[in-house]
Amino acid sequence: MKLHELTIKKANELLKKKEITAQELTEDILNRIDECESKIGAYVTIDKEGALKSAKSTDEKADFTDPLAGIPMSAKDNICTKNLKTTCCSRMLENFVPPYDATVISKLRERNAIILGKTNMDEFAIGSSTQTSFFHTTQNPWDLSRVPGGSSGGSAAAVASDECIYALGSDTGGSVRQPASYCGVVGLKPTYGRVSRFGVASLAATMDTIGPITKNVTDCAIVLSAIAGQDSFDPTSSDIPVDNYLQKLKNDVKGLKIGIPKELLYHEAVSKDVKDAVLNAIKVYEDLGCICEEISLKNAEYAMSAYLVTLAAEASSELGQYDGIRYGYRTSSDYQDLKDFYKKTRGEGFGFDVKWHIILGTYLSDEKYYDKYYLKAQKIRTIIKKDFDEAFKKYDFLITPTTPTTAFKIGESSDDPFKMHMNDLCVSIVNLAGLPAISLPCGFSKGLPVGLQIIGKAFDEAGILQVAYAFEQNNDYHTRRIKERMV
Ligand SMILES: NC(=O)C[C@H](N)C(=O)O
Repeated sequence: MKLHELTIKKANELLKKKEITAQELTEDILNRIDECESKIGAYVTIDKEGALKSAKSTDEKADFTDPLAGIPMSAKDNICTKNLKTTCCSRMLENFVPPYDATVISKLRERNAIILGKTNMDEFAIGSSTQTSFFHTTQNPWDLSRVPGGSSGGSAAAVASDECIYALGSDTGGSVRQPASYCGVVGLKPTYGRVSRFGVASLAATMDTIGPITKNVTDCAIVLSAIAGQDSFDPTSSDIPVDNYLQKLKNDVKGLKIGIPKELLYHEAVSKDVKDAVLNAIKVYEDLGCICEEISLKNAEYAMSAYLVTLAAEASSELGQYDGIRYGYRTSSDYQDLKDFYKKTRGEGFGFDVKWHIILGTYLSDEKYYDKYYLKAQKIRTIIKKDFDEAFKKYDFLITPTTPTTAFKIGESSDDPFKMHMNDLCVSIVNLAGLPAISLPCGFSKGLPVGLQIIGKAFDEAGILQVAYAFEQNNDYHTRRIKERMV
């Protein structure tokens, strides 16, 4: 096995036994990046020098008892990294270099993680294909004519092509799980408040979460353990103690009750191949001794509209800070007054999809329409949460497809933001409810990976990891990329 193909766990074993050094591992992955990037385009910034320097110092000081010491990783470009460009893949922040690290990054640095660079994303994390990046489109390693998903598409593509050992992404309406699904890797969206959001560019403050994208479930447990926990810099982070996720990974799921929301599995947007792969996964759980039953999330049909209204209204407010005065892009053309300056700066600095959401969100948040739209969306949100609460009285976990289809062709649906959101049909409903969910590979359709979503009770990340682990032990879907991808 080549070094870049290693998982966190395997690489750590070799580092501990001194069979490899962090420098050798980092150099090998940097070579892999050189080999892949012209075809994949997962990165927007590669910090060769910084990565090699921290690998060298890690070799000198670390004993590798920490599983993340010396492991090369990448972070989505909306996660602030001190002295390393963080652009949100927007012209608005094209040259922004943060003076501080996001909490998730400081936590990883404390463990001597090696930061390779920053990954491509949809501009300001709005989108599901990584095509709206100001810089370039990322290609799906399984089929270069297809999108990797989004908005954390660069992170998922980098993991799937072994251009890093693991990555971080953000998930406001599916942006970790959907690209993980399209790229055949594992992605976890934690419970809202489980992982600090400090230093991550906010998109929709009541739904934003940060999560790991990894090659398998064990690695996901390792990364989550490192980034979870309360943070005094993020008042919405929770003080509920962090579980020992790794210790709880067991193959035994006998007797667990799993609900299958029929409104999602049998939704007309879900393709036959995806449905069949999920039904097969359910069969695996039944064979493992789980009790699987179809259930109803009665108000699921309202979730997409409530999500979209919440996203647009909150994004329009968050993105108001980019006015060209304090930092970021400012127009170089002449302007008549302040209003004209804002208009030109924001008109030139933001791309189409971001402007589409800002205009929609500003309208929805207007005093005249607030009750009719934003408030109503929040009421729907409460009803949807209650539906989940009801389901979790009887069931331990819920299972759905992660996405209705496999990865689509580059260029498809890119002119219609609403159509694009339909990719997030099964995932954004989970952000409305604030619950944890994981996506892991559960099969293939015409050579492209299909993802299975497991949703858990609030703060039961340990549970969803365990259920995902049990499934993973029974197939080789998570390792097939090494033989079957195009690069
Ligand atoms: N960042 C996200 O999760 C956004 C989501 N993919 C959307 O476009 O709505």
